[in-house]
Amino acid sequence: MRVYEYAKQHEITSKELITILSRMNLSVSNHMSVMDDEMITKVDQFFRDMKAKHSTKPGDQGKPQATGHQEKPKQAHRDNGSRQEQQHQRKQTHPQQRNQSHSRGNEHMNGKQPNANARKHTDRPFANTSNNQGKPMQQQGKQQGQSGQSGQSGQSKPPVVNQNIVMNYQPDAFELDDDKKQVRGEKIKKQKPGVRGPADGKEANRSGSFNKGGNNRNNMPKGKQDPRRRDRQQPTAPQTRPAVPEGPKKVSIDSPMTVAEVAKLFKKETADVIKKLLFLGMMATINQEIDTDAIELLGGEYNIEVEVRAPRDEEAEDMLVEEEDPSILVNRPPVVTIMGHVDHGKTTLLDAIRETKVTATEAGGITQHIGAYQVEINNRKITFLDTPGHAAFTTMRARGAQVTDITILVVAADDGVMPQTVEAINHAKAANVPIIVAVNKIDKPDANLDRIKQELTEHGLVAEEWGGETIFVPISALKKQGIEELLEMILLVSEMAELRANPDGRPRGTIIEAQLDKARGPAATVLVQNGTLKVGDIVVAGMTYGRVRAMVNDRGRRVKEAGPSAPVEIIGLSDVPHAGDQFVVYDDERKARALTEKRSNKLRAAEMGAQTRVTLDDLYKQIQEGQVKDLNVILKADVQGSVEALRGALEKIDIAGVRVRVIHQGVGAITESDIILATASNGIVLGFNVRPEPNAGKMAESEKVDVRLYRVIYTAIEELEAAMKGMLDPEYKEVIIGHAEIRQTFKVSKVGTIAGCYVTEGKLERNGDCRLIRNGIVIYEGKVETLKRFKDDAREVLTGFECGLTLERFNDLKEGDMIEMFAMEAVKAH
Ligand SMILES: Nc1nc2c(ncn2[C@@H]2O[C@H](COP(=O)(O)OP(=O)(O)OP(=O)(O)O)[C@@H](O)[C@H]2O)c(=O)[nH]1
Repeated sequence: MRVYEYAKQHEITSKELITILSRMNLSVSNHMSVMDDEMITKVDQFFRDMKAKHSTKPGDQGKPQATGHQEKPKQAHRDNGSRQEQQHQRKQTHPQQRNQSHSRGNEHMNGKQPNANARKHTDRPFANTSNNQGKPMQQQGKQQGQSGQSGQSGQSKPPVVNQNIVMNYQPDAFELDDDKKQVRGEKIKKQKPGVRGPADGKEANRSGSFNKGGNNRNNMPKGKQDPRRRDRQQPTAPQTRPAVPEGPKKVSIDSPMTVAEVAKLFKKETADVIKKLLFLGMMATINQEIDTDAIELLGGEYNIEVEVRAPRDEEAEDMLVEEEDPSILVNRPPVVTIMGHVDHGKTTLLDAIRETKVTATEAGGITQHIGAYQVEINNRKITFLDTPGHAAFTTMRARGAQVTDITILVVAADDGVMPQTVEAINHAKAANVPIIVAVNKIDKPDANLDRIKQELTEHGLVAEEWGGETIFVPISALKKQGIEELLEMILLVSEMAELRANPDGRPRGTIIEAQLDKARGPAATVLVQNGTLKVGDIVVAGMTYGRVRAMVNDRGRRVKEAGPSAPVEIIGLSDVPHAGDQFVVYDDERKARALTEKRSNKLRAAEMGAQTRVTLDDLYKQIQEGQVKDLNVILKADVQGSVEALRGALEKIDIAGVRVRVIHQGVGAITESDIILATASNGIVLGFNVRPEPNAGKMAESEKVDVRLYRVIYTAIEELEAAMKGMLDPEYKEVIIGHAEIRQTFKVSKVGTIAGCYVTEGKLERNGDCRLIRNGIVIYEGKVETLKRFKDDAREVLTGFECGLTLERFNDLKEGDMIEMFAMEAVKAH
């Protein structure tokens, strides 16, 4: 049994259980750790001992201060007995039945027991541990005794603060005040919808009896709740109209909450909360989620102390790759991606593998292009992602999915190492994925295997036969030579990597491809990474969910289930997920829907909120907060010399233990691929005398990747150092005003070269700052000297118009060059 399962069964948090375990010298690493029988027996015993101790000697725990409750210790005692029985039953029942019996138990006990809250407290034998973490158990016992709550057998949390809230806001506030109870309360309600109404009603009645029979909120009109409560709060103050109840002094939260929830917790009018948020500079709607920082700030406004507890992130728990018991793991096929330079033969190789290994074995089998396929060699399977190019690979990584186990780097033997080869190597290295080099086109007369080996040595890939660790396989994808050897090498590398999964675990994996099929609705190719996905399973993927209606494998066959590393196309999701989204199977459709809703809310909030990526502007803050350890940099420059010089200088920077790590470097314009790599590695892009390609610029903007462009190496170094020291001066920011294309040039003596331009974007301005860009490289930076429309001088020329211009002291203007007009704009200092 896993720690979290046991904890759940005993209604304590995993953290509490881990603390208990470590005190008993039964160390576990986290909530996913497996508890063996011996551990379970010991902890069971511990719990029994604790219970016995508390229930048999209530008097020792401190005399109850409250009078008129002489029955209580007895009650609690009796209650404990039934708890034990329940727990015992629970252990033997299915989780769902368990919940039912839990609810039934509540109803049943309600009849017997006047003090439902005593039940509520004792329902969770070690509730107090949450507030007393790190303190010895005995001490906790003492505290309980002192708190005067021993009427509930000393096991309840001493709700000195809670009491206010309990009284003012039964039962919800009580639950809100104690995060764990809230979670549990919700859970019980969610999992057992059928009993929700009556159970709630009873809950209210019970609360009522606790509050001497009156606080039944459910039966009262809103706004006129419980005058007695007011009396109790301010017994002497005469009141003429129902006042807004006084808010709590202190609240505990563990996660972001919607404005409405916060208002409820603080006991304020929602409109007032929204107003306060506005004063704090936050525009929020009633259902918008606000983060814990904002709630704390808000608390400050209302004089409410907000305690933020370590969040219990159920979603993260769900997405967490389970730490499986090694004995139940089985080998799984490797998942392979093919990368390499344009035209080096990636597609041909993918086809060659598929044709030799798939169609040959399947009678008349036509492979289905679902974005991935499996082949079998020596009775072992290999999964290939059928999306060549590193863009697909890094797009997935950028979404947090690591699906690739091995990368095949295709290098054409007649062409050698090219820019995209290097990019591919850097992408694979950044993802820590082993590389096998397939030297392709060896059938060509000018193929030179040794030259490739030599060239790749410079990029850290040294062939085994040269004393290195990289496997090189000479192949001809076209002639289908060397394919078997390549596949065998893949198996070899995968053996070393010990790729394992639990076919019986919770099914989870990654979306490889997805599209909207007119006839079938959203169709997604998924790679199962753990567990076995079955038709009928409820799947949550990114912001979408649904029940798997049908599954088709890579051979176009309908299948009922798919195990680890199997690619299948699934039908049944409510919407089209993104490639790279991770999926996980849920038992409960409502929970799945709730999760996707929560995610989309979160996304919306994130989109509206601050960017989370590394930027030079908040680098210092992120370093201080420990979010950035290494500053990942993608470096692009006009010439190789600058790349080297800049890299050398950058890597010498070491400020406050943070180092600059150049993860990719190259010559030429900043491309989309650079931006994707920056996204995947949370890095920034430095351009030295180069500009981003138009699409790359747009992508950087939408992905919020910080792209910094420099003309002088010294400035780049200085700015980076300043950013790392938190001394970056963010007073000015460059704003692009317009772009124009040079369509023609004329040489005029005395004047120089005049460029006939067409404004493609924004506008051009006379005397404005501009730069001349040729093939993504900045050739000139200066000012527009003259700007004319036909014969007349123009102050500015707008998009879609032609114009003639000259640049200040510069004549090397060529057709096809780009003029970029910019201005430095003052921005507010931080
Ligand atoms: N002679 C020879 N030609 C090959 C071989 N493999 C691929 N080619 C040829 O090289 C060209 C490019 O191959 P592709 O498979 O399209 O290359 P790619 O890497 O997928 O290219 P992109 O999809 O553009 O990135 C095609 O004309 C292939 O026929 C080979 O082993 N030998």
